[in-house]
Amino acid sequence: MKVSVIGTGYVGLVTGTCLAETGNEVLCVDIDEVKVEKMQNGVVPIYEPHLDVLFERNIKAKRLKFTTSLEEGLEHGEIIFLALPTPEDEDGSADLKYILGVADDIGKLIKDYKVIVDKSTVPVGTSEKVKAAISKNTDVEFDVVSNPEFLREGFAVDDFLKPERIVVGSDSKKALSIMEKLYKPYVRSGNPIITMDEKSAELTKYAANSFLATKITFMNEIANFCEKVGADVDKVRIGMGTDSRIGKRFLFPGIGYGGSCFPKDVKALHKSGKDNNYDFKILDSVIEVNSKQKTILMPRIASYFNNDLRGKKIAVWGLAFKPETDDIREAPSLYMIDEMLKLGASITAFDPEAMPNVQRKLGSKISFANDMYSALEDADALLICTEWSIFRTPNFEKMRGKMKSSVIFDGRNLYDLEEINNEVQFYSSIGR
Ligand SMILES: NC(=O)c1ccc[n+]([C@@H]2O[C@H](COP(=O)([O-])OP(=O)(O)OC[C@H]3O[C@@H](n4cnc5c(N)ncnc54)[C@H](O)[C@@H]3O)[C@@H](O)[C@H]2O)c1
Ligand SMILES: O=c1ccn([C@@H]2O[C@H](COP(=O)(O)OP(=O)(O)O[C@H]3O[C@H](CO)[C@@H](O)[C@H](O)[C@H]3O)[C@@H](O)[C@H]2O)c(=O)[nH]1
Repeated sequence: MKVSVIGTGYVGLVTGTCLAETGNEVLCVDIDEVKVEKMQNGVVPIYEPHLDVLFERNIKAKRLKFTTSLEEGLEHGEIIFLALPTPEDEDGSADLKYILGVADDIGKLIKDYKVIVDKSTVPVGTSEKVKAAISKNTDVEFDVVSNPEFLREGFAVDDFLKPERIVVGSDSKKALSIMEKLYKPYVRSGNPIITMDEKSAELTKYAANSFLATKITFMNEIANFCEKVGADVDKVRIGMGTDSRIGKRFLFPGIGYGGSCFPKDVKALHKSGKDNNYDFKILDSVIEVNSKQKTILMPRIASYFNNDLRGKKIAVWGLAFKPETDDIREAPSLYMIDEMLKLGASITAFDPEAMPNVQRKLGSKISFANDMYSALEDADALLICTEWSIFRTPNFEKMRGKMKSSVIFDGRNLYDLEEINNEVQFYSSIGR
């Protein structure tokens, strides 16, 4: 099938590449000329495991192409995916200016029937707005489909190629059957394509993300309570997670959830509630607890150094908001670095993939190391913000040899308590 994808960020590029992988002819459109030129030259602009192999293969086969022209995109695809940003607006709502701006242009450019598929995360009622924005400029027939994306960064390719479910919301039988044909190769194992109305599809996405964010937040509160009463959250986590009704996943406490989705999506659902005279009390708490959670290690670091970090060198392991990505949107590491700099610390960081993005943001405010051990050179303490696998079993002897003092503040509970206490002079983690 002929498909166009408008917006080639984490979602759009994975969508375009993975759709090409099953034989579709895909044209990706982005307004970022530098990015498009990079992609035309065969460079993947983001770090996402396994994406490079598929990207290269499909470009070679001429099934995957890139342009800055929306007009070309509209001409090429019978299915037009919108994978555009929906960032947090000042009042917490999702800013729809990218989606509605492109919808407006589509109305001016559309010449024959298209299925316009919204893959971005949007509030209930957005499909209606997209339809209105398109039809105000045209009489050509089209359908709008809500097809929220559930991929996780770091596992995006696998999540797209082997989805647990695909949600498609539309009131058009024609559009639904086109979507089912497109997605059939991805659900051969029997996982469902769940069809529903557009509004329910739009809400499914926010409900799923908010539920997962709530699960993490609940666990963060249990972790904080564990510290008050001398319990160990790791033991509690395993004790409760083995109940299949609760499940083992998304129960890991830490220094708060981040990323480009949970923070903004929870706030957007909360704001949608307000706009519709519904007070999402649970989401109020989730937002509040999460913003406190990211501050939880800071007083401990400050108090360890008597509230004065001047002349202290802090090493930071992990900058990305989670492992296996270079994405630093709403990464807890950025908050921590900012606070430590305010107290006068000098910081040397290491992250396997996210350092260029942080360097672009922070410039020379901090230093970057070539590997995890070099970051520890003369450090007074180590702060762990992201649970990259390579940090899990370090050579502690080597660490002690590099650091001025073997002090670790661990925001991700990477180490076994009994073992680590024999290895370092001070260790502080979450809820243990
Ligand atoms: N990142 C994720 O893991 C993820 C997962 C599921 C859903 N989502 C949702 O998908 C949407 C996109 O997220 P993302 O992380 O891929 O965003 P992103 O910021 O990584 O990418 C968006 C892309 O759109 C491009 N763009 C902006 N305006 C444009 C225009 N007028 N025409 C063409 N291109 C334009 C930008 O240049 C950028 O390349 C959001 O609604 C997000 O909430 C994201
Ligand atoms: O037990 C856990 C699991 C996750 N996190 C944190 O939660 C955030 C989000 O993690 P994750 O969900 O793995 O990453 P994302 O790539 O942001 O994916 C979420 O957001 C996407 C965008 O909407 C959705 O498509 C995915 O289904 C949804 O999992 C990160 O800061 C993690 O550190 C925890 O603190 N504890």
